Amino acid sequence: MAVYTDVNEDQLRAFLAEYDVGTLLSYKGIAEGVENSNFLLRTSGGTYILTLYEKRVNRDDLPFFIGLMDHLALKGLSCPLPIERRGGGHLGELAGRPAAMVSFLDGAWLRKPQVQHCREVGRALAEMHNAGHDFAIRRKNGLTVTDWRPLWEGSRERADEVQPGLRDEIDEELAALEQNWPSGLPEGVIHADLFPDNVFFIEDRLSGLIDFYFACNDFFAYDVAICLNAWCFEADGAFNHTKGMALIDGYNTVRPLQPAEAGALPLLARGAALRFFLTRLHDWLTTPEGALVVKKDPIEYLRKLRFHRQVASGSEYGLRAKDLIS
Ligand SMILES: Nc1ncnc2c1ncn2[C@@H]1O[C@H](COP(=O)(O)OP(=O)(O)OP(=O)(O)O)[C@@H](O)[C@H]1O
Ligand SMILES: N[C@@H](CCO)C(=O)O
Repeated sequence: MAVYTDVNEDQLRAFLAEYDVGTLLSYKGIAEGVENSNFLLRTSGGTYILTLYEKRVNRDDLPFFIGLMDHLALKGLSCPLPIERRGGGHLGELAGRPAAMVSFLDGAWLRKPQVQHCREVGRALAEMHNAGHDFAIRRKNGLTVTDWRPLWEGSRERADEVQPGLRDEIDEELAALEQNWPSGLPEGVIHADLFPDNVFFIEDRLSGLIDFYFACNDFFAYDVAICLNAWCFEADGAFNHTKGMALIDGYNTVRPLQPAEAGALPLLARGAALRFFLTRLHDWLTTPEGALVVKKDPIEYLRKLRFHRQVASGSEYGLRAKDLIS
């Protein structure tokens, strides 16, 4: 569920009066998502998504997130366009929370993405990387290698409750990643959470990207690694090489990966798996039983991490020899 803050009709009408979107026809809470409260609004001017930013989103980051969607949409990327207020700016306040409205995107996310969808995601990711190059605001990645240890410290003592031996395994893994994390790779604005539920398709055509609330400045190839994890494993835990190759080929058609990026992929994929393992583990251990939020399985990401640890070369992800040679 993701309606933490209720909104009544009077509050909403007063909020909408600040925008040039016509009058309210209907609104309803959206159950999907876990971070913020989202509503689907219909007005005489169109259909919109209203987001009330909840506690986990830092208010100081909102100009980056909203400015980025605006920047990318104006560059032609299919993503939500923030709606401007009559007096300028995009951010308002509703029911005591910072709030913004964005355009509604048609399409639906895929429960079982296939090879051609992975290719489309690779292409769209590279288009986003290119479109973000002249975005003026910067945001540090709050979940990069230096942030993993404090996150781990919060769960470490209870880790063996989730799986015996986990504490030692992650201690070792984290130390290895801290020591070997790459530097100097090409960087820019990345999405950092481009999972299937954040990519819409209409039939087999990608129709849009949503949820830019983890976006930040980091290595482009780290974003590719996040997508390999999120899109290219099968339900039984096996990595699908054909999907990996399609995702990378799709990416390369727009922004060819440099050999140094290709070479770093196994390590970046391990790090990306650890990052989602750690946030899921934290939520797993701290979300009260009976909360309406669906807890995501950390062990899924532990398995991915173990897979990447034994990868000897990027060719196992579908990288071709020419991508790996400098
Ligand atoms: N612009 C949009 N157009 C259409 N539907 C949208 C749009 N933005 C959000 N949604 C819908 O709202 C849901 C939640 O949005 P979103 O993923 O941004 O929320 P969140 O609380 O930030 O979630 P998450 O837990 O994924 O970070 C989406 O799954 C989608 O159904
Ligand atoms: N995509 C994240 C959830 C929040 O964005 C995960 O699957 O762990």
